[in-house]
Amino acid sequence: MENGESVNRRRKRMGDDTTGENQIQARLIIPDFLSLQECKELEFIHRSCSTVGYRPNVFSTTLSHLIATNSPQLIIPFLSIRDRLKEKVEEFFGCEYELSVEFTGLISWTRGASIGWHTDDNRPYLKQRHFTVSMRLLLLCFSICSILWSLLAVFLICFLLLSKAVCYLNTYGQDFKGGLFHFRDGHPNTVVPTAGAVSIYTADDRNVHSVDEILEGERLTLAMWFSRDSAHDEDTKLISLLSSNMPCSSSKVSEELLLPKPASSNMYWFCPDQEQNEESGFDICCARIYVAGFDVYSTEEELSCSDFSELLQQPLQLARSNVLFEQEFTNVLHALQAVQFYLWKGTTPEDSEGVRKRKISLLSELEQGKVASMKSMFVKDNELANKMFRDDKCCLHEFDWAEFTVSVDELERYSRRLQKELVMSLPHWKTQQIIYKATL
Ligand SMILES: O=C(O)CCC(=O)C(=O)O
Ligand SMILES: [Fe+2]
Repeated sequence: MENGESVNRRRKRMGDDTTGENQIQARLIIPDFLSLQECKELEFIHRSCSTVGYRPNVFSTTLSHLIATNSPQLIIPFLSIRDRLKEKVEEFFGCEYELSVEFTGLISWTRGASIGWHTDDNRPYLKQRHFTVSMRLLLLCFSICSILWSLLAVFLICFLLLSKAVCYLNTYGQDFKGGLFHFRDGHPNTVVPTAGAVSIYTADDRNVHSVDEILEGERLTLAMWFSRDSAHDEDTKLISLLSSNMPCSSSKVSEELLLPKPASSNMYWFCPDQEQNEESGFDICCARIYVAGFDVYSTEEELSCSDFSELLQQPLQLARSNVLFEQEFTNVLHALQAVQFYLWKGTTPEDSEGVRKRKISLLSELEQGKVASMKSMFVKDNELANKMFRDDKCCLHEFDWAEFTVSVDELERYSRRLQKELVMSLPHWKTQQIIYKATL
């Protein structure tokens, strides 16, 4: 828990004192660091944009991926959280204004995902540096003993890669089962993920940790890495990506609504068994739409298996219980965003004033057949998709197309607001080479 220690003591605990009890205290757990609203907004972004992740049964959404898939405005909700977290980490470790954010990403773990005891200092570039320094040392004075070498390695880790912060965006027992976090040594021993709490810890062996297997549901976190080495600052890379993806001089960007563009289809294809990639598994965007009770309908005349992954890049409609919603979405990501926004926000009756009406119609038998064949194309294993993504809490309230219509319009307003903020912030970010929540 947070305490009133002085910065100097914290600094000592962080790097200068590597023995004794202090050695295992390089961690901080803060409950309620994020508001529930912030957690829900990041959940919306993840469920709308994630791709299959870096470990089995893990899904991720990085900021660079948001930019690359034409959704740069969705980095805006991360900014104030990122700023606050960085400040907290710097304050706790006594290194104000010294840290760079090396990575920001949303990461969800589903059924079957787990990780055994490990430390987080295994970044490939750090190994590279250790190796380079080690060769030089060997050439210069190869009689240096291994204890000195280990001390140097510890120093490099403390100096370059400082720490990780994990914000829990949903709650153990409520949103998922399993997935408890454990530190091997010291206190607290076990962290029970609760929406809004953050866990900050050094990346070295003072914080050997593990995560229990997820038994049910989707455990969602915001993970951030911090480093003292500005060569690995993600802001510089993100600003250059933003500049090439959306030149802020263009007035088009401020007028035209940015709509998501899917990345390559294999980034969305989840398969539990690598061997039978085509035959099992599912497209995660479609699966998230289906588990929310919607269907996907293609406006293409013929559904051909040869270009089946392209179908999802084309305009699509949503349906539900054999009722087709008139509006076309640009592609599957756009349709998914509309579904997830509706699940996040819901609507209140007064919202519906001034809403442009959209028609709904009953699906013909032929159209029902098309809906069914799309489902079998994109979700080979329906049971698995339900086990991975189904969230019963989302299906509790009664569905109403009028409410959905309100929500689709509201999504457009939300995206425009974020887009405006992005366009106004980008010149400041470019000048300062840092991404932050600008007061505009
Ligand atoms: O999600 C967590 O609580 C930590 C995950 C972790 O240890 C890792 O990805 O290295
Ligand atoms: Fe870890």
